[in-house]
Amino acid sequence: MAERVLCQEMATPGGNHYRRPKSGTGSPNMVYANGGGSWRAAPRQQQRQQQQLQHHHHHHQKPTPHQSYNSPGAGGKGGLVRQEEQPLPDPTGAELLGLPATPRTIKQARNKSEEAINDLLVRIPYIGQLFDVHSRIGNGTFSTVLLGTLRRESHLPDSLRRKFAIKHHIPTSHPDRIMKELQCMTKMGGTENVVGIHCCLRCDASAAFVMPYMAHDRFHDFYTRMDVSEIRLYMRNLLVALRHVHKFDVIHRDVKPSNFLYNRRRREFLLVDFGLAQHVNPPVMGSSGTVASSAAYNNNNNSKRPRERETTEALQQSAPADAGLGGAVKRMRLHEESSKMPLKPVNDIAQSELQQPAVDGSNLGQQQPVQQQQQHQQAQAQMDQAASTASGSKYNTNRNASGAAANSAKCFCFANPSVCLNCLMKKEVHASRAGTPGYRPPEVLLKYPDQTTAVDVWAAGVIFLSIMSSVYPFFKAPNDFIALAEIVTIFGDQAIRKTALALERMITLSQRSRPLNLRKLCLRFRHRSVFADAKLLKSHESVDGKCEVCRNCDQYFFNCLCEDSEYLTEPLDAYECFPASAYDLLHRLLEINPHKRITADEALQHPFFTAAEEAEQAATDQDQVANGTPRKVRRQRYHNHKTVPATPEQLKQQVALDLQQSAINKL
Ligand SMILES: Nc1ncnc2c1ncn2[C@@H]1O[C@H](COP(=O)(O)OP(=O)(O)OP(=O)(O)O)[C@@H](O)[C@H]1O
Repeated sequence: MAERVLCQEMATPGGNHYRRPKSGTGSPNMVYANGGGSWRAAPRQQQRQQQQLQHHHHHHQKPTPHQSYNSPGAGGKGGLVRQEEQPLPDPTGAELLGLPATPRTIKQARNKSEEAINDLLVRIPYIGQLFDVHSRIGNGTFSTVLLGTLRRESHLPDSLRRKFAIKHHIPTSHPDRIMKELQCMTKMGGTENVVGIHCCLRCDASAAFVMPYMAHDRFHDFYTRMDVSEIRLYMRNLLVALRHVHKFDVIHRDVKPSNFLYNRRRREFLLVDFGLAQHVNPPVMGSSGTVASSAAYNNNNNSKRPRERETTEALQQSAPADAGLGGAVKRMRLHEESSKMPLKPVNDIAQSELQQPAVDGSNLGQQQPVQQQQQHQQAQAQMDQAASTASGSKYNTNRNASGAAANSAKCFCFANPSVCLNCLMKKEVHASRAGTPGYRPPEVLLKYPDQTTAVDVWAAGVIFLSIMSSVYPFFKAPNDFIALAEIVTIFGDQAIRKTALALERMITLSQRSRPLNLRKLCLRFRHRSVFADAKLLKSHESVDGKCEVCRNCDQYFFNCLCEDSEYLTEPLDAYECFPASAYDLLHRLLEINPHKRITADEALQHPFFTAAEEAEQAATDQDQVANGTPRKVRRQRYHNHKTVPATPEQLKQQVALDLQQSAINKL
């Protein structure tokens, strides 16, 4: 069963939520909570962003000498590290209400930074002999990243001292994991926007990577501010990094804004964090001598990390007292918890299958509480997985001979309270789900085992979608099933069904849902203050104060987002700010079927990039010949031309022409 999760409310910039429809019955399976949270949350994030910006400006105006080195954390802001580079703690309620940060907040951040520095220097004392460690610059699930400068350069002025990002791995990180990350960086890093490594220092169970430091801006601070040419630059550089990584048959697996650093002023980019990286199609263990080399890339523990991440969050909420211990206790508990967590016995799933009145979801027409629906959906999805394993070799892609023999054996599970012997002999399907929620592609959510570099391309598409729609994070589901439901809501059930079939996975959806139009979605969300305006609603209300709602997208009819809308909707053309090729690229990056998804290399040849390059080139050529209109003005004209509003038909035609033109140019 796929729950419909597109948010029904769109918030106004002032933070007032768009009013729920007064009339028109939404889908009975509609989920208002969580599923649409990310979309709804955007204005609050903007508000928060403004707060932080004010905060930044405040500090910009009052830099104190040496503060950047000596006052780490939110308060430390001097010439060396810009405020954006020192992530502030999440704003408090007071900050959200527009009140200045209390000294306690700054003190807390400083304490955390100091704790992180001490922890590093105690665990790896040699670091202290080589480096001055100034502040904490990043904090991830498996590491703390600190800013360091060489001691032997301490006599130099700040501006001449080289800066390093020192990534201190948590001591409980598996050595294989650290080794794998290290190998990725040494083999691929240092070029094409991919982070390199200077050295790795280890002392007992602790390890730290010393990497070149790159000052960067926070995604929150720029994703709504970029114009088309900057978006193009950003996406191009992201794809350049991915193309490079993918050349090595490596999937990064954790592509997200916080792992793709961007320095706006210097126009520099850096892809970091290979902690989840994985080699595509690792050879079967024990079959050849190549195993050892590729095993270094192959993260066997991959599937643990996201679960651990979720557990971390839960622990952070449940045990705030641990916060003062620098996370060490928390992390240890984390490992205890995860090792104790039992797997759900397949019998339970079979039981729950028996308890379901109808497997095809035909009984789900009546209204159910949201939570019940979610549980039902999860149970059904689990059932589907059990069924997929039980129903034979089709869904089991294990490749060894005995596995194959077991896979072809007949299954006797049906209507029995236990799993049959043949199924017990089958090998489990291992499909990694490593990655950050919100960036997992359909193939990961469908638990497809043969994942490829297309995983990263989807994540790049999600970033592009966030930028184009001004909604970050775009997807924010509490679990993989809701995540899949979010994708179904946007791309329609047919696309997912087809892909599931192509990937030999089974998915059961209780209802149909038509795809939404990505252009409408981006422009509507981008200009939400306009389309969520109460006056606009008023103008469309009937005399009795009611307004029809589209049953597919659950938006008021005049804001319908459906690809094939039957309503006369508010015109969007006046708000168009992207060329047609941008939407086309977005579609290709977010292709549901991983086998059809564009590659990073192909994406770089897309007209969204090439047409602009050609136009630039043409402008340069003309500059050399003519001395009439200045180049800047002409470039502006080009951009204006590219943003002329067009109908969907025109958009398609334009993309086709762009593609044709670039093919001709290549000849
Ligand atoms: N070379 C670098 N230069 C500057 N900042 C960096 C660098 N590498 C990492 N950082 C900062 O540290 C943060 C965390 O780094 P990284 O993603 O490698 O750690 P992690 O523990 O794997 O994090 P996560 O679990 O969030 O993925 C980054 O988001 C970035 O802000």
